Amino acid sequence: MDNQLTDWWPSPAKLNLFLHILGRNERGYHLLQTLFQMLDVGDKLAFRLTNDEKIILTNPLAGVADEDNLIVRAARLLQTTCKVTQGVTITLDKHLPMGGGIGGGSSNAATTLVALNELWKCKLNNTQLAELGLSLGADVPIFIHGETAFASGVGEKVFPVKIAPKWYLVANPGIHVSTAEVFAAAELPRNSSAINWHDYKFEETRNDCQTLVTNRHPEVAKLLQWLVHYAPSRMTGTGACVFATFASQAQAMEVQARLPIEWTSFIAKGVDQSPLKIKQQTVRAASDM
Ligand SMILES: C[C@](O)(CO)[C@H](O)COP(=O)(O)OP(=O)(O)OC[C@H]1O[C@@H](n2ccc(N)nc2=O)[C@H](O)[C@@H]1O
Ligand SMILES: Nc1ncnc2c1ncn2[C@@H]1O[C@H](COP(=O)(O)OP(=O)(O)OP(=O)(O)O)[C@@H](O)[C@H]1O
Repeated sequence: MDNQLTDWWPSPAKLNLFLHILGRNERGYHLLQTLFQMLDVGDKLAFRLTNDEKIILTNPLAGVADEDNLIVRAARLLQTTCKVTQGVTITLDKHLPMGGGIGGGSSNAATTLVALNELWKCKLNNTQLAELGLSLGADVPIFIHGETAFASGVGEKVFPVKIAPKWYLVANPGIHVSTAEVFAAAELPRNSSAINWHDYKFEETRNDCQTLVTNRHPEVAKLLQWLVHYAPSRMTGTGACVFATFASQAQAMEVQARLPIEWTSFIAKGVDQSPLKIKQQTVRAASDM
């Protein structure tokens, strides 16, 4: 008999508050320094365990074949690794723009791994889950650890940090920027000097992908020029989304109310621990009782 649908598992967004490119490794992957800021908003996923081995997504994403969807790939990877004989039917409540630099696909993969590890009783720890996740995407481990963190290497060396709480207006210029295309560009600067996390100041850092992306995509440049007039603003990841930083929710809402209707946006609070990490802790505490 099939089990019931579980409750919703959060799949939050992230911002890269800065992104410096220091060089490349022997496999051509970029060596970065970045500050991953976890946000309190994102997508949601629900899981219903089944007694066959099928992995089914009830609401496929437009333009993404199910076998390419990071949710299905994450579920299958865990099922194979842990020799799980059950299957699962997954429902996705999607809010985050795709290809926005806010980690939507990577976060969906991380939530799938964390949730099914509990529901299928695989008993992997977060380090093991993060190792599995890295084979799906560079940003998956950070969402599994679920903490605002300074990261280096190709993004896999993670050091949790606490930074002053801020509110962010995240705006979407309505275009999709390919991460692979940005990293393949000849004109991308790749020679930033390493900084010490303790010396971090927003205004002394940058996103090394921003000039390239704004040159290629005038929509991103236009949005940034508009936002920077109101608050310190920057592109996240390899784009296309842009964020503006505020001390309060009210200030963020005031600017959002003026945002021209051609751009969609959301407001989020920066958090030290992601909603996924809190959910995992809650579920584990309940199962220990
Ligand atoms: C730039 C960031 O968005 C920062 O958060 C991420 O590191 C990108 O992570 P992601 O979207 O999960 O990227 P992946 O799907 O792993 O990689 C997409 C492509 O980007 C390039 N890539 C990615 C990460 C990295 N550190 N160096 C790279 O050169 C590779 O060509 C890779 O084929
Ligand atoms: N569940 C998923 N959600 C979103 N995109 C997915 C998913 N599965 C596969 N993809 C593919 O991944 C691509 C990148 O989507 P994603 O939202 O992760 O980009 P991003 O926000 O730029 O990521 P990052 O910040 O990690 O670079 C999409 O264009 C889509 O083709």
